[in-house]
Amino acid sequence: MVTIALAKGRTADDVVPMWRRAGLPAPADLDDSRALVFEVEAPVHGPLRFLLAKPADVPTYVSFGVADIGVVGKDVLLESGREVYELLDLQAARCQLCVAGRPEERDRRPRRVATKYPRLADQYFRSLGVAAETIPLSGSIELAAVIGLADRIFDLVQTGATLAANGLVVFDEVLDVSARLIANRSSYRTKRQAIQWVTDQLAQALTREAVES
Ligand SMILES: Nc1ncnc2c1ncn2[C@@H]1O[C@H](COP(=O)(O)OP(=O)(O)OP(=O)(O)O)[C@@H](O)[C@H]1O
Ligand SMILES: O=P(O)(O)OC[C@H]1O[C@H](OP(=O)(O)OP(=O)(O)O)[C@H](O)[C@@H]1O
Repeated sequence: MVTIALAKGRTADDVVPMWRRAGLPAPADLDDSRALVFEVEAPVHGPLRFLLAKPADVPTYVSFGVADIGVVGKDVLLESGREVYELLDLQAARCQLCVAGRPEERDRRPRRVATKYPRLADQYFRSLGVAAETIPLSGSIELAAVIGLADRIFDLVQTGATLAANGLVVFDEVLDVSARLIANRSSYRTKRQAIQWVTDQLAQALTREAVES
């Protein structure tokens, strides 16, 4: 049995169709059930068990080994600091981690940074030699810049629509984000064949789709 921790929401929405296109078995009711644990039979490799987890918890499930593999955004993976193997860039659920703010703040020194990624924001501003205070928030990060809680936000941008709707602009692009396939270090040894099969199927699907497009 291989257990997969899958980040609910945008990541699962993008990766589950890809998983199916790769010929990997996925539960039929994964998309429209309130259940959090699902099991399907896989040929040769035995059952696959899916755990639907909050994105920030996926690296935790995988690093503790209650899930053998996981699918989660690179943003969440880096912020977690968890020691897991990163097996594959799934090139799905893509966006960018950016520094943004009100246009008039662009040339002023950063003092307060609102973010869901306090660890990455600290690292980033320290690397620039800037001693800014990080203000952790849970969501709607743009609000902090609009209302003046912070002079910078450190957040994800995809279409740019949320920034534009709130009169904010990108100051710096910090990281290209996409969903990653990760593995628990010891599962990678003990369940090598099954994990390699999943990785290969996904990698082949990515190559096929890149050629077709
Ligand atoms: N426009 C986007 N906004 C936010 N996340 C995105 C976007 N595009 C892709 N992603 C990816 O999806 C993940 C977040 O998914 P989603 O927005 O469904 O969860 P969330 O609601 O932020 O999670 P939580 O419930 O833990 O706050 C991010 O970690 C990132 O890797
Ligand atoms: O560039 P865009 O396409 O507008 O996407 C970016 C927005 O989407 C995310 O927020 P989300 O919808 O997850 O809400 P939240 O901030 O409340 O978590 C992200 O934090 C930005 O606010």
